[in-house]
Amino acid sequence: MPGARTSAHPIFTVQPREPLDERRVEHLSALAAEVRRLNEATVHTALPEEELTELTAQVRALTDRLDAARRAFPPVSGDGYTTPGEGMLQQIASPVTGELNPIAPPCRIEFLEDGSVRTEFTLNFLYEGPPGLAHGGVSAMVLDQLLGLAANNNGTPGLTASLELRYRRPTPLGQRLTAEARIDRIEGRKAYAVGRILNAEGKVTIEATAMFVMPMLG
Ligand SMILES: CCCCCCCC/C=C\CCCCCCCC(=O)SCCNC(=O)CCNC(=O)[C@H](O)C(C)(C)COP(=O)(O)OP(=O)(O)OC[C@H]1O[C@@H](n2cnc3c(N)ncnc32)[C@H](O)[C@@H]1OP(=O)(O)O
Repeated sequence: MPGARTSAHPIFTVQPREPLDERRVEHLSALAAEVRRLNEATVHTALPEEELTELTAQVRALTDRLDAARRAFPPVSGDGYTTPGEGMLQQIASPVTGELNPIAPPCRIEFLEDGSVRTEFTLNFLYEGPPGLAHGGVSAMVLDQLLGLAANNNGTPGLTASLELRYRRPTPLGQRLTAEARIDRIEGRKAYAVGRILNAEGKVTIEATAMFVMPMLG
């Protein structure tokens, strides 16, 4: 693959990822933003069935066009997975933070000077669990990612070995949520992180703790 680059970690050597320049990321992000709108409109639409049939054919045609030039793996940007801190913004196809991934809210991450990470985001009805409320698994995904980024930002990246959540209050849809995470402690290969989600009033809805371990690969 021309220009393909892999990170230092062996797992990525079998999956070469194309690094994209800023301009291309912008174009693909604009496309993903429209697909995100499409996803939501699909759930909410009350159009009559004849129109839905016509629109289905149009969407199929668009997808066929995009798929005509298909990459084997999603691309990365810049240094992809390898760079702590800012570099992690480059995981552009992540289901949580990826600007290029239409299923990502997306959560835009701030890397703070004290090493913690933070994001402000809103969940719409695509992420509904109980009526009007965020799906607990979606909140778990956001927290897993955020705590993982805190571990990575600390220079101790790893896979999630455990993730524990305490759902204290319902997490609402359609209002600004804040999530934050930081490293609590390191024990050998284990990085322990803590985090939480807060509602628009600043009340904690979910508390999370997680442990990340970098796998020993040959
Ligand atoms: C492969 C490439 C990695 C790249 C690094 C990532 C870059 C990060 C960049 C950007 C982050 C973005 C954010 C991402 C966020 C999302 C993350 C996910 O979704 S991860 C997917 C879900 N998680 C899995 O699929 C893990 C599956 N499990 C495993 O692969 C293994 O079990 C693993 C690696 C966790 C540990 O396996 P072992 O063989 O390397 O090591 P052992 O010896 O079993 O454990 C090491 C120590 O940890 C303890 N340990 C392991 N699992 C534990 C657990 N569940 N609870 C408590 N302790 C546990 C053990 O007791 C041991 O402790 P003692 O050294 O003896 O003190």
